[in-house]
Amino acid sequence: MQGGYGLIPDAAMVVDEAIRWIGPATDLPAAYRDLPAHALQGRLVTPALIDCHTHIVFGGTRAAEFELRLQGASYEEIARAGGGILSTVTATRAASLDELVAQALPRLDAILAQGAGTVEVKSGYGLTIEDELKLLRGARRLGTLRPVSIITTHLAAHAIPPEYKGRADAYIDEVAIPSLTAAHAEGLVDAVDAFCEGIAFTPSQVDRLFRHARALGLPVKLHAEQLSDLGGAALAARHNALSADHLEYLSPAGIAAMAQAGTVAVILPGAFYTLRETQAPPITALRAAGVPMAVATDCNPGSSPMTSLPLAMNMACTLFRLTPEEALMGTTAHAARALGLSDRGTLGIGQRADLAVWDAAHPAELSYRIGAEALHTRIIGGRFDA
Ligand SMILES: O=C(O)CC[C@@H]1NC(=O)NC1=O
Ligand SMILES: [Fe+3]
Repeated sequence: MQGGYGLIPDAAMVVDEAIRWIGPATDLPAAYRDLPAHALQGRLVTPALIDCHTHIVFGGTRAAEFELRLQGASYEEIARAGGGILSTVTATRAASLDELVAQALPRLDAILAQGAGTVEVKSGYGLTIEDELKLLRGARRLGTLRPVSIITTHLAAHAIPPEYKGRADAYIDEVAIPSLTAAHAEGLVDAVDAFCEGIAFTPSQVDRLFRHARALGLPVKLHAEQLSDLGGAALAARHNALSADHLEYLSPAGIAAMAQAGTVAVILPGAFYTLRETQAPPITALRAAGVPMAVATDCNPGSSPMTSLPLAMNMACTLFRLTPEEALMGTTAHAARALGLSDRGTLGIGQRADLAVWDAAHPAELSYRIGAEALHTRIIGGRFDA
């Protein structure tokens, strides 16, 4: 599959770790004709999917909170009462690195089983220097245990822990920034994120953290305009952010700033659906402004306990009116861009040979079928997934 839906019927590909040739099988150059071949029986082949926004390393579960919300408590009420993210923080602090990795592996395996070859993993449930390092070490270890590329994101600025209640500035100075410095020194950080929201951090607190990240040479991304408009997307764009994520309450000024900066809009329908949000991200305006849109699971225990990118694609189409082609671009080429990766996400020559082979007759099926198990096999770095 080339470009948007640039489908190539009866195609052949030549790969080692990268894609070396792609085109109609009848045009296969003679030099390649004696290579060992794998017949895919005419199945659809796309780039392996990329989940550009997950929180899969955490302890505990939030099933009880799910029941509270069904009885009418709002996400914000639960958070302000010390539940929500902070209840996961308690369980995460109590868990060892080995326990966190063991608990994250089934979530990673579920995402891979639905066609992913690259997964971004955020910290953000430790909220102390040592516990944030523990989460990022766990994320890095996941990449050694499965055929997957793990991209790590420091998200200490996810919530204000009880010991810093009412002292968010001190938390940024005493935990978020020092943990970032230490994690960077240990090679644990690929990008830096924050939650810019009334129940989390202000734009000025995020700005201080982002200035530190940029001084370390790290790219940034931001949970922005999820529950209200604090101007987070425009702040992210001012820092040339890779992406701004959620964006339900994104303003025209935020859209213009993102378009100008080339910041990707990461659309997270799982959180919108779980929180029964009513304000959809401004997809039509993002499309008109030429802002690239990515789609991700936002897999996390509170607002998006989901591990299926195809389901996220279906939700993005059904709830937000993305086209199936936009949804597939959103979990391949645009997701790669949201992670600052240029070596994957398309079937171009020289791209990583990270491929997904589907039991599907047309790419639109990947968004159309709700919760289908459509993956036939993954090919990661040119090797068939065992
Ligand atoms: O509820 C959680 O555990 C995380 C929620 C998640 N984090 C964030 O910044 N926004 C979200 O929806
Ligand atoms: Fe998130």
